[in-house]
Amino acid sequence: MPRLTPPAPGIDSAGAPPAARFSGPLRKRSLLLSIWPFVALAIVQTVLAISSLHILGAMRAFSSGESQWSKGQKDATYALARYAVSGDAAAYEQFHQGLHIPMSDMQARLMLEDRGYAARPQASLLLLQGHNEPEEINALIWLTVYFKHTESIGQLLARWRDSDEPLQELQNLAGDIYACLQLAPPTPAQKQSWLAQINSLQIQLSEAERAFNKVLGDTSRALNAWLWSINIGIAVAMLSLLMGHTWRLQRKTARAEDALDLVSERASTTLAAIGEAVITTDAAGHVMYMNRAAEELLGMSLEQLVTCELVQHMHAPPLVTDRDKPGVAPLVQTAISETLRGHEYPRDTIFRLYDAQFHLREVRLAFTPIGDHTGTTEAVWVLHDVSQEQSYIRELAWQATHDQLTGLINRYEFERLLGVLLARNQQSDLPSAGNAIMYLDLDQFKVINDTAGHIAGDAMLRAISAMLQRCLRTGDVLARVGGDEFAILLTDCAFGEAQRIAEQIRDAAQNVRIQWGERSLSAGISIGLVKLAAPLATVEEVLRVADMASYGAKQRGRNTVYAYDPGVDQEIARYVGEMEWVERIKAALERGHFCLYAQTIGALNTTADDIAGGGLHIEVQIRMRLPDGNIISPVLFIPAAERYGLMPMVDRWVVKQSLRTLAHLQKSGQVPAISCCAINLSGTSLGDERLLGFLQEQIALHAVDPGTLCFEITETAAITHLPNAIRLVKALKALGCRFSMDDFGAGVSSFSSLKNLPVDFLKIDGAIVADMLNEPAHRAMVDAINHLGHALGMRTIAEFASTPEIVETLRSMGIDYAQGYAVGRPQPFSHPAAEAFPV
Ligand SMILES: Nc1nc2c(ncn2[C@@H]2O[C@H](COP(=O)(O)OP(=O)(O)OP(=O)(O)O)[C@@H](O)[C@H]2O)c(=O)[nH]1
Repeated sequence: MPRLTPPAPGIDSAGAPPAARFSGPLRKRSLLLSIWPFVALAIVQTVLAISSLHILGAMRAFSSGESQWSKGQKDATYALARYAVSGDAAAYEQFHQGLHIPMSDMQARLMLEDRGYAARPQASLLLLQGHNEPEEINALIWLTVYFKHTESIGQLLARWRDSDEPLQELQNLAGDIYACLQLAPPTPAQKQSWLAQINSLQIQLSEAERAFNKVLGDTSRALNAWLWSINIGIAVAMLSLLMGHTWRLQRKTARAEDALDLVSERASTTLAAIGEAVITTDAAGHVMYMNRAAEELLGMSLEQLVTCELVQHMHAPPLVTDRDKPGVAPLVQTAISETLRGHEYPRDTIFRLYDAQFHLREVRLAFTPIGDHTGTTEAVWVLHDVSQEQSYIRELAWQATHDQLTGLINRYEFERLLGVLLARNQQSDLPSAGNAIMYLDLDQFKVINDTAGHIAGDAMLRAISAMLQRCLRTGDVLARVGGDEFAILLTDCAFGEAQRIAEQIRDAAQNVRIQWGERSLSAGISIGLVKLAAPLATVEEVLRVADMASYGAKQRGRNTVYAYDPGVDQEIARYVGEMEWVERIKAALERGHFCLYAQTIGALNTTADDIAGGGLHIEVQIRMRLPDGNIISPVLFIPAAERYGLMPMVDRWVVKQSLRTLAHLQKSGQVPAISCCAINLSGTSLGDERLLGFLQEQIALHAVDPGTLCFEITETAAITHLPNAIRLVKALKALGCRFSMDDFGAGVSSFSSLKNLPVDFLKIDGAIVADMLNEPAHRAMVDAINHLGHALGMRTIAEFASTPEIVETLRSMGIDYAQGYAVGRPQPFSHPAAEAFPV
């Protein structure tokens, strides 16, 4: 019989309980030990009975021999008396016949007394002639030979011996009478004398016989009494033994019963107390016992089920559900019937059970057969309810693969499914319309979060998720793969159709509106659509390209679909190239391959020069040094660093290295001294709440005069992280640091942002400055920004002042500073040792 789990404790590997482990020889030994006194007594009793019978038989032989002897002797005496009176030869003959009996007995006895058991053959013959019963002769001989020295038999033989002499004399007298009668007829006096002698001998013999009989009677009685007492003694001993033994047995049985009761009590209490449902059935599955947990699990009592076939009374599933289809957990009923028929289930199988209310329970089933040499007789089933555990496992599995907010699958699960699809595509030759992946990123979602709060943002994410589900076809896979990012796997979908779906989604996203207080919130969506085709082979490649495609959509102005067919389009390669920069940036940080350059910011009027204090005003710029010695412009790697979250690390490296170099130059007494050193801070760094602490710590560490420091921030970055930016600017300005608003004029250029951020310098975006001589509009913008800055008490700096003409024009316009090739090219700004930065 197969076993679903190891046998329960107390059941050996053969399924037999401990008691059954007593082997045959052991049991026989214990039986012998308990009955040997009875056997010994019975043997003694038997030997005694046989001996008693033998002795009594011998005594009877003596008694019947004596009567033959007495008759023979009396016949002989009577015949001799007749012969003495009549001289009748027949009487003489009768005398001899009669006397022959006691004489034979006497000779036999004499031989036995003399030679013992060796004389048995001759003695037997003589005793036969003495008319003894043939069956009793052996007993007679046995008693005479072996008991002659006992008092009773010794006396008996002595009394027998007393008759020897009168018998001999009787024989001699008979001889004398015969001789006289041969010579002459007897005289009356002679006859009288003979009769008197015969009478005297008769008297002697009778007395000897009487004495013999008395001893025989006494001996028989004594023997009887002795045998009685021996037998009674043995009977009493046997009875006592039996009683003692029975008493001991009863005590043992009582103790065993008590122990059994205790075990049974303990077992039933334990079974009642444990949470596992325990059911005992016979080999055919009829219920014999079940504990309380089993009653609760099945929703039926033992009384209802006892002797019934268990499986017929278990509840079947209420409906045919998905779980009843092949491949789902088997029903407990099925498992029980099949296990009894010899089927084996894997150890960890989870079975289904429907309780009395038809609620699904999931159980683990353990089966232990109980049997003897004839095979399995009973079976114990232990049902461990794992419903709760399974539901936790399912819940955890769900959580591990799903996004809590939208209920969609998460990035991990999406990647797994994508992997499965890619593997299937590689193995299958079946024609397919193709597959595509969509990467969707909400546009300016942060604005919703920042202006309406995270709860509104969550509501928007849920609304977008619902919209996406409506737009998809059956079988498409939708996942939330990041904060405001979704991904869709379109299987068996021609690329044209995928593009149509993407456009439809983009369109639908515009119509997703959530009412938040009085505001109606909406979000655009940028979609990167990628055809799953060669050379894209791995999950990583596909996701990277899909991400790039959505980045491409953003770059094209957001709220667009960027479709990429790897077999046809090339542009995405640019974005893929960015990824390579990520690795290089990390390596450069780790190995110290970054270096600093400084570009002079020249004062265009004396007021500005006064503010600079006659010292150098510079902007520190980062470069990457390649292993071949080439110096790489930040334009090439900063976009990648920004997109892939590396800017905080890059910024920190720049700050650390700049302060270290500045401190070094200040200590070395360099002339002219640096009066203002501008360091760029990116948008992501501005959003980092720990940046302020880092800057304060570095300024203190390098003992740099905070008044020589100027931090450059862009308008967009400042607006995106406004609260943090205001806190940072205020705290550092309190130390004496200054701030520049970088690239002003390139983005939204909100005048109100300038009011919120009390910066010291306004840097006019180089793109406007560079062609201001040819573009009157740009010149007007430069002019306007200059006036605005001055109106707000700021100094203005024009970037990209690449020619002396531009510099002169800027000076004539009243711009305070100029920065560009016409003022000064970037020069290495270095400490003797560039530092590596832990990534
Ligand atoms: N409400 C809410 N916001 C989230 C959640 N997860 C991430 N975010 C926010 O989503 C925003 C994602 O912003 P980004 O994708 O970087 O930028 P964006 O504002 O969408 O701008 P672009 O993507 O460049 O158009 C961040 O502000 C996150 O704080 C979330 O579960 N709920």
